[in-house]
Amino acid sequence: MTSTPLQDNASQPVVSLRRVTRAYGDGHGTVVALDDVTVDIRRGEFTAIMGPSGSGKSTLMNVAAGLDDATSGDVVLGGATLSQLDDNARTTLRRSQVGFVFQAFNLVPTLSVAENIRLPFELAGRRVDAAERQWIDHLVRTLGLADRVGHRPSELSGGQQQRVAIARALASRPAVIFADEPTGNLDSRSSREVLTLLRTAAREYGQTIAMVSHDPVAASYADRILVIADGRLVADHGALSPQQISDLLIGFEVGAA
Ligand SMILES: Nc1ncnc2c1ncn2[C@@H]1O[C@H](COP(=O)(O)OP(=O)(O)OP(=O)(O)O)[C@@H](O)[C@H]1O
Repeated sequence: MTSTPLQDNASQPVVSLRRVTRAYGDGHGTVVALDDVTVDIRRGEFTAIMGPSGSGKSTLMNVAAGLDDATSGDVVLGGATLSQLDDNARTTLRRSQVGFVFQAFNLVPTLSVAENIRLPFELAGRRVDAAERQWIDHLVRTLGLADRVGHRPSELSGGQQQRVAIARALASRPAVIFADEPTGNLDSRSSREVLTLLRTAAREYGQTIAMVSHDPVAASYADRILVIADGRLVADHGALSPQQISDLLIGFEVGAA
């Protein structure tokens, strides 16, 4: 290969699943939550993962993030094959490479906004350097949190809490952010704000984001739409309108019923 390292890096997927199966239980009670899934999460893209309830979306996210083990197949995250790492190495890799945003915000109630945003650095056992402090200040201002940094999460609205969670996820510039129904607890205005932030993070900061969602409007903010049905990857599209996404999903809801 004659390509430069930069080109290699840019074209390399952040997360690769190769023939990944995840089965729960054994014998007659076995549930195959992921069934032979091969997919790349591409660098700098905002990818939505959709599908009917129970289709395997959260399992895909958990396996891709190294929170859960594949039963077979390989997951490569940030260049490392997860099955070859022990628990400690995997935790270290996850802390340096992955950010999470959850439906329930998952902020620490006893910490201030500023302390919550710095938490990933604390967990990784390192101090925030000058460049990171500037980046965090920029995020806090851009996300409209500047006058809230000393507040506790309970003193914020749901939309503000989710913005803190997004700032926390972006703060360490992880290779990928996994967002699981990040607008599930928000009203439509706060949802739009959060989705716009995620899209901006991908477009302006090159942040790779994979978002699990049921909501066609939420998924319409993404660059790419993956659909999982019955544990299988059944569709892989570029950006679509909410109506196009609804039409796409109806076919699989009927198929899954
Ligand atoms: N720990 C587990 N033990 C047993 N079965 C599980 C476990 N986790 C998930 N499953 C099963 O695997 C399948 C996929 O579940 P998963 O949570 O990934 O679906 P989902 O698409 O995220 O669903 P939803 O949209 O309802 O959150 C389901 O049948 C579920 O019951």
